[in-house]
Amino acid sequence: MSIHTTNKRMTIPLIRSMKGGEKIVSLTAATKWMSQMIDPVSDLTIVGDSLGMVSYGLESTLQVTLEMMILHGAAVVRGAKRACVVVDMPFGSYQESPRQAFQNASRIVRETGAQGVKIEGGKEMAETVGFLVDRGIPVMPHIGLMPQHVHAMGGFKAQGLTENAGKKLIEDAKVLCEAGGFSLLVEGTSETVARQITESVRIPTIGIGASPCCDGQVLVTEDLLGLFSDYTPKFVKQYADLGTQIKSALERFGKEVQEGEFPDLSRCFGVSSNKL
Ligand SMILES: Nc1nc(=O)c2c([nH]1)NC[C@@H]1CN(c3ccc(C(=O)N[C@@H](CCC(=O)O)C(=O)O)cc3)CN21
Ligand SMILES: CC(C)C(=O)C(=O)O
Ligand SMILES: [Mg+2]
Repeated sequence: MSIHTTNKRMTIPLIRSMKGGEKIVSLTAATKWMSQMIDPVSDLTIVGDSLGMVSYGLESTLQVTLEMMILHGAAVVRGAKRACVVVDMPFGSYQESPRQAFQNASRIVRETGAQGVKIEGGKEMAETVGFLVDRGIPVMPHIGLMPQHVHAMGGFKAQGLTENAGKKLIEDAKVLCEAGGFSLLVEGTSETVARQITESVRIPTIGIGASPCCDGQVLVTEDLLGLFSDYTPKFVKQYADLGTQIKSALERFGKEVQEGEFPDLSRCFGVSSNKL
């Protein structure tokens, strides 16, 4: 009942060892329920700060707090038996200094039980990555389209598309790998840049809108299930239309309540069995 060759519990070193081998399957989750649903398929479950937009209806990921990430992170860890779980550090919780990042990252791993954290940023975050990794916290750097830079980018726009910007991204990837990142999340860039990044680092790259050249792929789970439709990034493929199924089930419930068909006797207390 598994798409994987091993049912072994995924660890950070195991994810790292998948570089250039079997593709890494990664999905996001924000609740115990979703974490359980994706667990047989997901090697790496990411508690993404996109939950602020998907589950809370926020305008961007900037308003997501550390407390939100800890509560959702703990819920997702409770639902994960096989997947390795990493939690996004929210905006403002790590950019100030390596010490600030360690204080908040240590709360995340202690209070959720997750195995690592993910932070957005290029080589300016390399010192922070090294600081956390040296103190026992595995870090996944996130480069390219960084949603926490939405204002600087003027929207959620693909990155690294000019020759200079592409070179800078590849340089960022190398420096973050040298700093000790266990895997690199690459979002919203061209196939050329994604391929060069993947070829120039010794850690697996996980792509989202970053071509098939990466060592693994991630999507926001609600996007691929058709459970979220406020906006759809170009890179999303919808594998199911669960939103439509949910609406029709709820409509039937509503109609049956109005018509007095629900609940029937079998769902009522104090009814003698010979009446059923
Ligand atoms: N549900 C969800 N899925 C995601 O993938 C996601 C989030 N939320 N929230 C955080 C960020 C935001 N993301 C996004 C959101 C929109 C586009 C998008 O529509 N991009 C357009 C181009 C927009 C422009 O050029 O102005 C595209 O065509 O892909 C891309 C990434 C990715 N992340
Ligand atoms: C790219 C994905 C995994 C992410 O950062 C998020 O969902 O917040
Ligand atoms: Mg994120």
